[in-house]
Amino acid sequence: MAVYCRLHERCLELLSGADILFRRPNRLDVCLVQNHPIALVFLPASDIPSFVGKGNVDLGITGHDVILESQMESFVTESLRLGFGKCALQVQVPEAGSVQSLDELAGKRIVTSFEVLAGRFFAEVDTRAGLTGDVRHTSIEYVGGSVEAACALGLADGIVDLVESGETMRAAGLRPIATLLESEAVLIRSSTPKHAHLAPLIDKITARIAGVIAARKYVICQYNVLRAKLQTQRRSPRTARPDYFPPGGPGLVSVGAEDILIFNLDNSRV
Ligand SMILES: Nc1ncnc2c1ncn2[C@@H]1O[C@H](COP(=O)(O)OP(=O)(O)OP(=O)(O)O)[C@@H](O)[C@H]1O
Ligand SMILES: O=P(O)(O)OC[C@H]1O[C@H](OP(=O)(O)OP(=O)(O)O)[C@H](O)[C@@H]1O
Repeated sequence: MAVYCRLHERCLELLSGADILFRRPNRLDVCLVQNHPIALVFLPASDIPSFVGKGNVDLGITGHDVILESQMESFVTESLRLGFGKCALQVQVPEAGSVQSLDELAGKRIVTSFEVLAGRFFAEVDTRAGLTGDVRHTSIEYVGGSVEAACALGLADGIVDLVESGETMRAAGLRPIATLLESEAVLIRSSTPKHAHLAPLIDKITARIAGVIAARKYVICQYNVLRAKLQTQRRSPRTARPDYFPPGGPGLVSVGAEDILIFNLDNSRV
């Protein structure tokens, strides 16, 4: 099973919640799981789709964006969305620059770490702008990191980069003008698995990880309410967190309850 580095902590929490116990030796990227016949491999996010897609690794955690960028979407199956690593791949231009729309970027210079996705996106922009045949197309140049510096350095008219909080973008004096895709971390398995006999183990680990994610979405709410209040309480409107409350809704708790206990759910071993 392969996990990526950037949201390392969240992956570790997930593995621990799924009762996958291991000790990773210093500087080693491979380790054995103590309570299952599994080896864990810590790889760069961009390598994981290909390892899993080719069947060398049976399960992986990586970003939806890197699966598309590595063009492995037909070789891997996204079994679960993991609810973290959420970000968007966006076209950004200098806030105070002359280019303020996609059409104005057609035929100009883009710098990105996502050259496949950016290439496809700008091929359509070019077509819409009539940049076909020998006319100069939008140029897409790859850089491995610090993409946001490209415009200020005079290397690009716009960039295509990931945005989570937007802090990096704003600090670089950029603003978004289009979104290519929304992404989050996903659990993947090979669409053509090499090791058929491992299917039950793969299903078991997938179900446990699904359990951790489900457990995080809910709490157990216990409370006592006077019988008289139970009868008079009107059903309250649905709230943003209907899953927190039993039939009768949160109004029953906030208006009528005397002692309220909220428990987090945990998937850990006892
Ligand atoms: N700012 C961000 N917020 C949320 N998720 C992000 C952010 N940046 C990247 N990601 C997600 O994490 C994935 C991997 O990022 P990155 O390339 O930094 O990881 P890595 O190659 O595993 O680690 P590193 O480069 O640190 O060795 C991205 O493709 C995306 O899915
Ligand atoms: O919207 P924000 O919360 O600021 O996050 C976005 C930044 O995070 C990623 O970079 P990363 O930190 O992985 O470093 P990198 O620039 O070396 O890729 C991405 O490439 C942006 O630069």
